[in-house]
Amino acid sequence: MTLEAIRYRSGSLQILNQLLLPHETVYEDIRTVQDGYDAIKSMKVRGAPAIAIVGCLSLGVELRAGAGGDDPVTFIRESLCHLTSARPTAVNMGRAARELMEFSENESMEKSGKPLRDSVIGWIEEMLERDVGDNRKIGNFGAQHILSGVPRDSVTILTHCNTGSLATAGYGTALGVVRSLHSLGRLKRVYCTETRPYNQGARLTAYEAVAEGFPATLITDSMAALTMREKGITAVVVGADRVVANGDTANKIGTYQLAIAAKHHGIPFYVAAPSTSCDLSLESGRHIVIEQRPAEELTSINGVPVAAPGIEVWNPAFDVTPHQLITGGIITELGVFLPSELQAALTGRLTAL
Ligand SMILES: CSC[C@H]1O[C@H](OP(=O)(O)O)[C@H](O)[C@@H]1O
Repeated sequence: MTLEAIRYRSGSLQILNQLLLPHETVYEDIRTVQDGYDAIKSMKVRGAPAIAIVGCLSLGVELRAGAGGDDPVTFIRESLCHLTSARPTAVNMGRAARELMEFSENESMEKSGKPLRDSVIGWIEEMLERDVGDNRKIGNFGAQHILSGVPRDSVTILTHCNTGSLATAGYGTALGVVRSLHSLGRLKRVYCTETRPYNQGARLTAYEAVAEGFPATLITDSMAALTMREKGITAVVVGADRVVANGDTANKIGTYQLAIAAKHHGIPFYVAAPSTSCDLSLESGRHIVIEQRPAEELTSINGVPVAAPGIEVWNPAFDVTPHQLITGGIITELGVFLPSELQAALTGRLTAL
């Protein structure tokens, strides 16, 4: 049973409020672009692919209600710009916005034989379907690649943050690899880090793993290196918010130190991400904008203060892992590639073996 972060049925949109998980399962209506922006900004919905999907679907829902009057193109442009500003590090929303804006400006009644609104809504729904299919390919390519190194045994995976059904359109990226390994009967265990301060691991990945019956163990972020030394980790597999041209990858804070620990222990380190999470316009990770989140997300848990009042806080939501530490490869829906092969793979000049 994959959990539904997003419910989109006959034009109505609901999101699962992930701030309340795992204790409460509450779906909230998204009727406008502003509803979508607020849900993304507050992290009621999160995960690079899910952010793009909810952002675009919120535009579709408001368009279906007639928004934009006799100038829908302006409404579409302003809405996409607003939605992209909600969270700057993940590339998916910005990419979808650029592509949808280009489509909207080039589409016309003469071309499609139907109102622009209908064409745009159709484009958004096709994006949703494509994401669903791509995620499953990521899971399968990643599982095959990891198993190719251990032909008979089951494997033990360490993962970070949440990259499953609650972060995507369904199958997941890094957790999709875990899902594929489990479905093949080859997952010995997955260790998931709690992922402070939002606790995506403890609250979301653990929730998904229990719901799906994965053999899973929750660890604190500070236990990751010891777990690599003591627990026979076969591979570390994480998601991505933005993979740039040289393979440097922005992902949830704490990913960089996992990569360093994996290198020290000789454990292959994989990034699992759809091509829509890749940004070839940036040469290296030093150009990636890192979102800074509110201090309260670190100084309190569920509204209960856990830090000394008055302490200053640094709360970057992401860090950048240099491509040299991504030793297993970058798992995409096109195949698994070394960082140095990524540009050729994404521009169609290289296909997976
Ligand atoms: C497939 S989700 C990718 C990525 O998004 C998460 O960040 P957040 O929970 O802040 O949206 C995390 O970095 C995942 O790896």
